[in-house]
Amino acid sequence: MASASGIGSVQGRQPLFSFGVISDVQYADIPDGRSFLGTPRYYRHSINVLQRAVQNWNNQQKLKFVLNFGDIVDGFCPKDQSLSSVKKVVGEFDKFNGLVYHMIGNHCLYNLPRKELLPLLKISKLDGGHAYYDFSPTSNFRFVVLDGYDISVIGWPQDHPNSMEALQILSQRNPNADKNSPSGLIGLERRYLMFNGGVGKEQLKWLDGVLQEATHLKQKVIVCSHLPLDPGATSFEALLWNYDEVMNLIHNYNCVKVCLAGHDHKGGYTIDSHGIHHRVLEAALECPPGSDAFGHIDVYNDGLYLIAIDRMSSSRMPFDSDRTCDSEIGCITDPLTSTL
Ligand SMILES: Nc1ccn([C@@H]2O[C@H](COP(=O)(O)OP(=O)(O)OC[C@H](O)CO)[C@@H](O)[C@H]2O)c(=O)n1
Repeated sequence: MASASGIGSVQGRQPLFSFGVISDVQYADIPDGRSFLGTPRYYRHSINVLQRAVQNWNNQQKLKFVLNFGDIVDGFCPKDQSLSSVKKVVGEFDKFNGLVYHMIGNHCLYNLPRKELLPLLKISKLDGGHAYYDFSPTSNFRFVVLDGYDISVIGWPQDHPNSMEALQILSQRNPNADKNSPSGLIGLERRYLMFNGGVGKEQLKWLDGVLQEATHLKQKVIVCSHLPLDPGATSFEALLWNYDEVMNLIHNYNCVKVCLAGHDHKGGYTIDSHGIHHRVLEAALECPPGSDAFGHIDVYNDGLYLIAIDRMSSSRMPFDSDRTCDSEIGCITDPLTSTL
């Protein structure tokens, strides 16, 4: 099929810039195990995946930065090793010859409280420990990094207003004694779990301001978040609590083109009713020894192209496309071998 957007014919075209992506490394110096639902997890091997990712990104010599989608150390990491393990993983990221932008995830917060974690991830701001920020690698693109554990019972001191607000939400929405259990919750309600969280009012106001400014500057926006923002791209148990509120805000603008996330380890993809691509990245943690899950994204004026390795699927995400699917995940055709 001929490409209306042009991104179908990426061969021979130079991207405006490129960046590396990896998610859910969840390293711990403990034997292999399984998730709550039985999926194998390779806690020691995951740092090897990260090491191979950094080597690959450096070898390319063209990546402007790297985005880490969170959960760098697993919650099963022995607590007396939390600090050293976080430092060890950050040290591996720091071997990348460029800037690394980190996101926080639930597993990071099981290991260290925000006030210790954020400076290590270099996302420390003097504004009360929030982990949301934005940056513009070029004048026509802006990346927005959301803090999905803004309203959360993990990471804040127990008496922090955000922790108390989260506790109230969980007690209203999840009647189970174990607030990590979705048992009895129906459909989208299954997202009200302790290992998820929400975006608070202040952050929503900040996001609104960023999107207004990006619109004014004619910038295209990529929204990044540990927690997925669309039920079509993830299991309901992994969704941001107020994904709908965040997406309603985003849909007021035309500048957001792609939302990228982690957390749901199997990965996912959808395009929403407003033509925004939602791509959830496959986890490094679930790569059996010798296998990999990382990639880099080439950015064009008319779309993003995720070129992924091994267990991470590649995806083409043309902007303003009326196609309903454009990823290896759920696609009838192979986007790598077909033109769009
Ligand atoms: N049904 C469940 C699922 C999980 N738990 C417990 O919650 C904690 C976090 O779970 P975990 O699978 O480790 O979280 P991840 O962030 O790695 O993965 C995200 C989800 O897979 C999203 O779908 C842990 O202590 C589990 O045992 C639970 O009690 N009940």
